[in-house]
Amino acid sequence: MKVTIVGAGAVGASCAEYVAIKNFASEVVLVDIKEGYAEGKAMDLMQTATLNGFDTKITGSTSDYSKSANSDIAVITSGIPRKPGMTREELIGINAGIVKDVSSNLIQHSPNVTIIVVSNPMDTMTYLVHKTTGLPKNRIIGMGGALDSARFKYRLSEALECPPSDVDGMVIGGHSDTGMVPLTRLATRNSVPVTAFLSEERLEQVSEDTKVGGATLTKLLGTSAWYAPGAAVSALVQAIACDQKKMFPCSALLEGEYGINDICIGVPAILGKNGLEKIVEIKLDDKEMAKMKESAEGVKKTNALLEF
Ligand SMILES: NC(=O)c1ccc[n+]([C@@H]2O[C@H](COP(=O)([O-])OP(=O)(O)OC[C@H]3O[C@@H](n4cnc5c(N)ncnc54)[C@H](O)[C@@H]3O)[C@@H](O)[C@H]2O)c1
Ligand SMILES: O=C(O)C[C@H](O)C(=O)O
Repeated sequence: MKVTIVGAGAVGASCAEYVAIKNFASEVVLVDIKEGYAEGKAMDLMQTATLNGFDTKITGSTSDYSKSANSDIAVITSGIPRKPGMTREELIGINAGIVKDVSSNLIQHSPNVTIIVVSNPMDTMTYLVHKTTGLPKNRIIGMGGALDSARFKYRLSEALECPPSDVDGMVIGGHSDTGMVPLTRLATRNSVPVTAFLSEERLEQVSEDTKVGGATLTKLLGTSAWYAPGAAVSALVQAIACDQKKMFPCSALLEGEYGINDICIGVPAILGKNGLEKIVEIKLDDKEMAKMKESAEGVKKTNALLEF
């Protein structure tokens, strides 16, 4: 199993580290445009192999995509992160060109690859990869909902004063400060709805904290987060590489599901060896559906800024 990660920055390197530590991939190739940077990150990570007990071979390359040839999975984390006060959507001007270029290079050398898109604004960048590569829709997956759901569970565990492992929950919709739809109605603590423990006001606070999860960290760190994003991407990579058939909210190209057409947005999906194997249509109540539709309108507006 060969995994290429384009963008050896904060998220790319974190993802490479988690993939290696989980020890399911034979090879991870890091690619970056900055001279020597991917090679340096790869060497540094390889020097943790005997300490962390993994056999994954990590190599780096400066813009030489022949090193990525015949990758099974590729992750796109190349592009600029936001600074405090910015929205993800403001990154489109620079990141669209980068993502277009990178996805074309990737498929030239790995025509059968499954691509996981991370660069922001992620839902729009995922749509752009569809338009650029023409790959089948099961082989292009946007990562946002897995991270947003992890943050939702963190906030729920904080409110419930319980360990995060007690909590289950999911965030669908667009990966943006206003577009996320945390499904509080369906969230549980060991099968008991969280609504049994928390007031409507407290749950509203959990939702709002979840939606601005990325912005909160960006303000604290001066740039956007990387540990949880890297872990979330590695979980998707593992689900595909190990044919786990696990369900994650992922940004998928919708063709009528949830009454939405021709955009990529976060919906529950089953991931396995064929990439995004199935979109799961859960029954949303009227309020949730209205939020999903509003979120889709936001993604559409950002997509309209793309030039093909
Ligand atoms: N979808 C999500 O949930 C999520 C989570 C975190 C970050 N992000 C996004 O991921 C992206 C990367 O974030 P980061 O913190 O790792 O940034 P970073 O600046 O640390 O790393 C980005 C890397 O991309 C490289 N790069 C730029 N142009 C390139 C090109 N044409 N080819 C190859 N490499 C190129 C840069 O040299 C840099 O090393 C940002 O757009 C950020 O907003 C998304
Ligand atoms: O917040 C960001 O800009 C990065 C990423 O999308 C995140 O949610 O951490």
